[in-house]
Amino acid sequence: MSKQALQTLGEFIIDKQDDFKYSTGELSRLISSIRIATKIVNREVNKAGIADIIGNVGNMNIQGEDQQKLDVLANDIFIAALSQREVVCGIASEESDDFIEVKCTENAHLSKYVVLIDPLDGSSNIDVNVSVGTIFSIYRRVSDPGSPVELRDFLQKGVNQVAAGYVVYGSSTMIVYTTGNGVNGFTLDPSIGTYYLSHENIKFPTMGKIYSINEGNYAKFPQGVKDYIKYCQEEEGDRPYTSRYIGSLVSDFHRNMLKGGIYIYPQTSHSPNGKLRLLYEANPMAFLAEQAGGKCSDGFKRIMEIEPTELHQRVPFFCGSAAMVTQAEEFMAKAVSKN
Ligand SMILES: O=P(O)(O)OC[C@H]1O[C@](O)(COP(=O)(O)O)[C@@H](O)[C@@H]1O
Ligand SMILES: [Mg+2]
Ligand SMILES: [Mg+2]
Repeated sequence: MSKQALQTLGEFIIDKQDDFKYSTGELSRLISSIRIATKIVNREVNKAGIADIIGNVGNMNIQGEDQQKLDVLANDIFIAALSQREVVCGIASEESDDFIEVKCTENAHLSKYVVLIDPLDGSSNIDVNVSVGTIFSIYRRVSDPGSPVELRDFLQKGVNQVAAGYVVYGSSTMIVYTTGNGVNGFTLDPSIGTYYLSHENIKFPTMGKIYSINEGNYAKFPQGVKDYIKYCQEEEGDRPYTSRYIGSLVSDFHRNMLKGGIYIYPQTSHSPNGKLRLLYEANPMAFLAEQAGGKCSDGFKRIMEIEPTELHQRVPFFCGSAAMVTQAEEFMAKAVSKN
């Protein structure tokens, strides 16, 4: 299809505005501010090797991880973009210990949204030129507009999300998002800096042949996960499945959503809640997965039904093709019932 015929992200946002139950244009403005920020981050990621943004800044975030320079730069870029349109009253980020209140001027009553963000996902891949991403999750505040934003505005169940999405900064740059009416993907044409609708109404294949898990942690995995990995590797029927693990959640998820597959980051004997963060990694990916016909749980319970208690809490994560996640859950349940 010629580029002229392709819809731009800007046009799509406007066109779909009325599909959104609270549609007053504010969410459209919010998503537009994310669109702009992703282009700036994309520019930085593309020249990471030659610009002084490789390596860590020498301090740790609240999760005890070395902050990479690009983590901090991306965080600053998103916070600046989200704070300028008087629709966001608060931001929570992987790279900020506490939530940030966005001071609005005369239109404070308008600022109805909070945004939770993983500004740079796949940080361990930044300085080796492997695809990385950004993940975002958007809620309407529960506290009164015009009053200071509160922690409870962020600690909402995933089912309350009004929008979620991610960006892959890979061989091409794509933004993929949902506002609860299906999942659509847009590819950036870097020559003119415009996103075009390239993947309309994406659907997760119900079944796939790819499993994504860091098998280096095998010894520390729960028995159910060990049994499922063995099942994936058996020579039987359409198995063995193919093992693929990029080490950037967005990229592993994106591939599995397009081709069919499952991504698992389970609890381990060392980290009883796994590694991924509920509010700005698991919930947004779960919303997208379910909107695309996939499934997402902690091995037992639907991720989006989990009641959050802390900004940076972690959760075991089983996500992908619905039939594969159900199968993995059966292995988890069987292993637990044997104990
Ligand atoms: O190196 P590990 O333990 O397999 O973890 C890789 C996972 O951790 C993450 O890098 C965590 O995200 P951040 O890079 O945003 O901290 C995921 O993107 C990825 O899937
Ligand atoms: Mg991440
Ligand atoms: Mg990150």
